[in-house]
Amino acid sequence: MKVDLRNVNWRKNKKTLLDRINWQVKTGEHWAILGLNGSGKTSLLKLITGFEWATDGQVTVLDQKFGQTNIHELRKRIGWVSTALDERFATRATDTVLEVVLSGKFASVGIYEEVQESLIDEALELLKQLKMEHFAHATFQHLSQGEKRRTMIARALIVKPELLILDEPCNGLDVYIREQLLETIEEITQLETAPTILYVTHHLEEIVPSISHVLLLHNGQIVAKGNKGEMLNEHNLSQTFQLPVTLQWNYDRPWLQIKK
Ligand SMILES: Nc1ncnc2c1ncn2[C@@H]1O[C@H](COP(=O)(O)OP(=O)(O)OP(=O)(O)O)[C@@H](O)[C@H]1O
Repeated sequence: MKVDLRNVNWRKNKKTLLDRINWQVKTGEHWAILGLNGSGKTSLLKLITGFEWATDGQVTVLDQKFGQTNIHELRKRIGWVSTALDERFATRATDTVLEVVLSGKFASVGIYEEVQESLIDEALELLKQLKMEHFAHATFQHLSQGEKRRTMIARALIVKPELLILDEPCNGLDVYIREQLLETIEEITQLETAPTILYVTHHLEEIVPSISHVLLLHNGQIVAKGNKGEMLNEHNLSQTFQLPVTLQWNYDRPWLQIKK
């Protein structure tokens, strides 16, 4: 089991941010997490990565029971790519793409340590997989948003994480670059060392075919969870987004329309 949340509540300042969450993610599954602004998506990710602590209930991630495990060690097995993190990600003005990718291994930006040749080869191979090999020696800060996003995914993958959290990875990308990134995410799921993906989004159509399951949240509660084919229906989505919606499947991807 990759993620196992049992009766998890998280209250803060007298507010219930997550309410009776029961959620299991098994090996081989990839999940999308959907919900309106403030529905609890980021809160859930913070609990899973141990940056916040559940008020009650049991959190188990990668078979490590929280309260009985070293969270710092566990975090090395989890990759987290977030747009918010992207913006706060302070590189030295001169850091190259390759250096940023390698820094994933050292949990800090800037390579001050001697890096093994084999690790550089691994980083270059990852950049190739992400179609970024031509940028390896380019300055990270000069990249476009889409290129930065790819670099950050390569940075997360360098530790061969077992769990990869992609928090709104397509935010701010134009439709062409977005589709390229989605294709890359599909490719990542095919890798021999593919991590389990938790994909947070506001946009239903980003649920690519290899994402098998969905978790729908509203007001800190689960509206629906499970196989996407069963759970993505107009009833559940209208409840999640608080609007009457219609759903269409095109090319194996779900598309949402607002009912007028
Ligand atoms: N540390 C905190 N203390 C108090 N309230 C918090 C805290 N963190 C989050 N919240 C509140 O909890 C609710 C859920 O927030 P969360 O960030 O999990 O939502 P989200 O689904 O990720 O939203 P978005 O799509 O806007 O990123 C919000 O109302 C938010 O204001």
